[in-house]
Amino acid sequence: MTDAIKKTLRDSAGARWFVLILVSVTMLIAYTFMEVLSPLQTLIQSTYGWSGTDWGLVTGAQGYLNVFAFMLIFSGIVLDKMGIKFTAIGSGLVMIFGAIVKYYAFAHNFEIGSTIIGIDSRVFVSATGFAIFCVGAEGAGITVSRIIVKWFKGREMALAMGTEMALARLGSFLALFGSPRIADAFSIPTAVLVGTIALCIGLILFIVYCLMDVRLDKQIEDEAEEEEPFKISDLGVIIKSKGFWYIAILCLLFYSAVFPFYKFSSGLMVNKFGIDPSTAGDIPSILPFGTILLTPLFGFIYDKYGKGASIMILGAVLLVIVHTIFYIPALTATWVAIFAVVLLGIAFSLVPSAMWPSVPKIIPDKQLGSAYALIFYVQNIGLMLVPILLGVVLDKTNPGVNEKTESAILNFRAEGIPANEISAKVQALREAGDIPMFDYSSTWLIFVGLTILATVFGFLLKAEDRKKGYGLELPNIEK
Ligand SMILES: N[C@@H](Cc1c[nH]cn1)C(=O)NCC(=O)O
Repeated sequence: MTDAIKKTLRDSAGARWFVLILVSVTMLIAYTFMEVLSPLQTLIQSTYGWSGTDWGLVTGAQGYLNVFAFMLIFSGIVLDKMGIKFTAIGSGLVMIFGAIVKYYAFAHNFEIGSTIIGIDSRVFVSATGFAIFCVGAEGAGITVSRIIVKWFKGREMALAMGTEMALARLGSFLALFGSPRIADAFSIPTAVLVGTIALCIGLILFIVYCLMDVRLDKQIEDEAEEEEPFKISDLGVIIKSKGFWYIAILCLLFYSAVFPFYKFSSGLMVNKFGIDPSTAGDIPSILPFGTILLTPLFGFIYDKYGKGASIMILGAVLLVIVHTIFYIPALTATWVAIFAVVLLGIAFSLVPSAMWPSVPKIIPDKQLGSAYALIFYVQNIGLMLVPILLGVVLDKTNPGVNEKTESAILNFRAEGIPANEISAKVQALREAGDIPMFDYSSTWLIFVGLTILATVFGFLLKAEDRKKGYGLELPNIEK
């Protein structure tokens, strides 16, 4: 061993944090695109005549390929077999391809009434684009976690992960706040196009990262391989752990009550709280914004004082309160909506800040990569099914509303009203009471049920922790 310890690129704090910013900004852009349509629910329904079921089919598309085609598991295998550079650029390209398909869905003039396998053509193409995009987005997410481990292991890893998550949340905020404004000033396809162009910038950032990765790889050529490759046999070890299932199901239930909230909240704001569709994303946008500071703060509290399982239970209980407030039909004041979203922001900071660092306490290091891939897989089942269920229930509990909206749209089209003016005219009919508002109360009971179940699984996890001694209630930083 020579006296001089060989310095590598990742030993430089500047290089490390530069890498983190590169990949985190790409994730910020991916999260922006993930929610680009979310605040446009009412605008899209009154422009294209989509039903709640159509909306659920498109917003739930995130899981079609990831779950049914096992693409999420496949992405994990590709990452291990082909490496970070291949997967980063590959997932960037897949995201852009999916985004282009989604843009085409809104920019193309589909013939009125045209269908593909019985589904409205625009709904079908849009769902296909989103399903493809989400394969890339989840692949990018797994790759970025691996990149952070590669550059930050043994250094400021938790802070780096927290920073990456905070920037991703900023992306959701930008979409919820910015997308309706772009759609209002230009058009719905323009909002999707802006997101697509941003994804191209994200790909360039990934490419710049790869150049840094090449340099680092040359410097650490002779170092032992640190990464744990994904192995199918690992799944056997993981699925035998009760603690794993409790945390995976808690993840499914909790995230199913949050990410689909993004997709259905703008409709709730318009129909229950009387917010204008052009600013329907503003109140929900408080949610990701609040989490930017709170997630690292709660992470710090968990690191120092422990109580991981209790933090998750507290977050789940808060979520029950939030969705019950949204459910109660008599509560329609704007301040109530703001208050509930702020509470939701606190819950959405509590649970992830304790959930993700708890996984390594349940699953041994060797199977950790596979465990995260499997948890995201389980999570995607919920993110796929819940929006579809919400959309179907919304339609079933509001008979006649879609039909009235659709016939008004057809009349306006027949009168030669341009597509970008139809939505405002439909909205005027709704405000005049000629088209009824949607009643979201029964639909919201689904969220209430999910959060009650999440709380139950939080308690089951805590009991299992007591039995098995995972140490979920102990601090992460050893004194
Ligand atoms: N599955 C990932 C990425 C994601 C974001 N929206 C839908 N999927 C995930 O949930 N990451 C953790 C987080 O808290 O964002």
